[in-house]
Amino acid sequence: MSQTPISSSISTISTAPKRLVIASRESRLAMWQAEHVRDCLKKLYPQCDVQILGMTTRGDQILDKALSKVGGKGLFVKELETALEDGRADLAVHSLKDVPMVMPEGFDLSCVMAREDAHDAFVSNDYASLEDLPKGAVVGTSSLRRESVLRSKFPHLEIQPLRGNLDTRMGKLDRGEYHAIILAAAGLKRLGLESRIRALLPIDPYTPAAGQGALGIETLSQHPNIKAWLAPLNDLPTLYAVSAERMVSRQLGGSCEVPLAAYATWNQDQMHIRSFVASVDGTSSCLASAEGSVKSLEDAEALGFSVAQDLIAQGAASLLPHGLPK
Ligand SMILES: NCc1[nH]cc(CCC(=O)O)c1CC(=O)O
Repeated sequence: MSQTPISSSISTISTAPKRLVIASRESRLAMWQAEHVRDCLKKLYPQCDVQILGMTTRGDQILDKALSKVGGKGLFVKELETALEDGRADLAVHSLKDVPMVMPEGFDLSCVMAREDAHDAFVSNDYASLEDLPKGAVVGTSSLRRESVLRSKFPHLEIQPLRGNLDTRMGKLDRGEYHAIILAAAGLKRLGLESRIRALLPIDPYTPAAGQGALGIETLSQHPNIKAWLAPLNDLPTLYAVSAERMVSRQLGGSCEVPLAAYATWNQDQMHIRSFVASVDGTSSCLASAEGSVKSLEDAEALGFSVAQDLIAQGAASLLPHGLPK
């Protein structure tokens, strides 16, 4: 994995950090991610005391309701932002997929770390693949994006909501509440559950959500040194890819209320990006992809922007519950 600094223009750091506090949700996946960042920071700054501040967010408390009804994925990050504001923590680690496309005033996405497997995964105790599922089989997912593709490809399956953290979701599968479930491969791999994956779903048509599999580190915009300290943890290919994906999503007002997928790869200055917007029932969709030379963050965002314009030209706005963002 290459760990390339985000920018060589960052001024030299006069002092290494003495103490850093990482704010994290308390789910096993969030803690794994925070510990991963802590280990990377300890390697970079052996003298630094790196602590993790575990927090229960409102998003974790209201998993029984449709999150979109009570404020969306942002609920997973707000408490962590309060800890940054109060100075109780210096950085917050998030699954980038859960980070709002527009950062709130005063906060920055200061670091994007190397991406884990971005695929969605098929998990089942009885079936090897989606194709093997019989008519009426119950498939669990709470992602409208996954639901939309499943309904269009397999109208004979029954899609049911599936909420809770990863262990909760696996428990529901193992208790027989579902014949199969769809989850991000990244989370399963991080928690040592890779052996439960029966099949990785191909990017076409199961395009991941913007940022899926990547870790983002959020900080106060005004923190004096944190960006320079985190710079060595940035992964340039991931940063370019997710910046393009997030640009598509931002232009379309992406939220968990709309089936929206965006996935990009970047290597040797070439970026490929694919995105769709669809109806939840899977009957209509707009799909766009683009390929181009990308040599900077601006290039990456420009390619994402062009894909968003392509989708809008195809009529994507009619698939968005609130139309295009102002
Ligand atoms: N929406 C919840 C969420 N946020 C991040 C991950 C998994 C890890 C990742 O994508 O980085 C998951 C679970 C899932 O989608 O199955």
